[in-house]
Amino acid sequence: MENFLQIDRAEILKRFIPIATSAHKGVQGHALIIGGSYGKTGAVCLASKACLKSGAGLVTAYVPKCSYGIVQTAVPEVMVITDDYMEHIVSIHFDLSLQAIGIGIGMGQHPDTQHAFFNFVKANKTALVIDADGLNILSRNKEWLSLLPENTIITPHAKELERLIGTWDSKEDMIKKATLFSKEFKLIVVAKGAPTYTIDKDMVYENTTGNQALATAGSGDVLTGIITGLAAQGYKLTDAAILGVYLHGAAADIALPETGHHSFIASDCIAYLGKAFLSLENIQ
Ligand SMILES: NC(=O)C1=CN([C@@H]2O[C@H](COP(=O)(O)OP(=O)(O)OC[C@H]3O[C@@H](n4cnc5c(N)ncnc54)[C@H](O)[C@@H]3O)[C@@H](O)[C@H]2O)[C@@H](O)CC1
Ligand SMILES: Nc1ncnc2c1ncn2[C@@H]1O[C@H](COP(=O)(O)OP(=O)(O)O)[C@@H](O)[C@H]1O
Ligand SMILES: [Mg+2]
Repeated sequence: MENFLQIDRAEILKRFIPIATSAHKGVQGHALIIGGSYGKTGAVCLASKACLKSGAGLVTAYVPKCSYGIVQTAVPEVMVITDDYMEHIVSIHFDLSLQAIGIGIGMGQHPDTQHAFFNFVKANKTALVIDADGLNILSRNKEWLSLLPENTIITPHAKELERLIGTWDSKEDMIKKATLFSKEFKLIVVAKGAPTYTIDKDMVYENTTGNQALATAGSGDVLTGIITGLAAQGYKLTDAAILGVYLHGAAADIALPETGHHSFIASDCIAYLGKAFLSLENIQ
């Protein structure tokens, strides 16, 4: 039987950790964002920037060669390392000390990328957030799910979730199936939608922020970056997911009087993240 908890500001304040006055970038966590392919480097730019804007001390992007100049130009604060191949990722190798990795956004599903993803998950022990094509690759290779570290966070939208767990006939049925899936593979499932449910075994956390302005390209990529950034800072992975979803929605709610529903874009979600954090800190 699932236990439900509505996540409002009071619940978030129980989990939110302000940054220490003595902090420096070396203690704020180093996150790696792996993704991108020809024509979809923007997803990595959005996720990497959101990751930094969530408080991670260092962010590196791992991208195919064609994405190098784009990420360096779009987000100069982010370090970039590249795959050997030009248009998509064919192998994933790096020598970094990391606290969290976000993988899958804009990555595509080329057979070579699937192979690289398999070798990566087989060897990886770092806290992991998987989105988009990382999830699509897992849907095609469900036997790889058992290779993921315990409490890996997956962030599917409805279509991606359906590819993983099959169809459902009601919200209750979706939650039941996602709960079974979370328990079977020991994963934290962020079932994105309106509202988003974070499902961690028998616990179901219903988010209370966000609005239809988020129905725009790249808003999920931003969420992946936020959650990865929080995980890199050492939040318990369930809390990173819950807090990330809340802040992502809060940024969209705070932006609304300025942008309206129509003109809000994913970059606005990143731009308003600061005000979302401030709404927790009571700093004017
Ligand atoms: N600027 C960029 O580089 C962008 C890259 N993106 C990347 O593009 C790739 C494809 O992602 P997509 O999500 O478009 O492809 P998908 O094929 O996974 O999902 C889109 C399909 O799912 C359907 N759908 C049904 N319910 C939905 C729901 N609740 N939310 C979202 N879609 C729902 C849509 O109608 C559409 O047919 C990913 O790698 C993603 O990261 C996108 O994030 C968009 C922005
Ligand atoms: N109508 C809505 N109300 C609230 N949140 C929404 C709405 N539509 C989309 N979102 C949110 O926007 C994000 C969309 O993610 P996703 O579909 O992966 O986008 P993309 O792949 O383009 O980055 C999710 O966090 C989802 O919950
Ligand atoms: Mg997405």
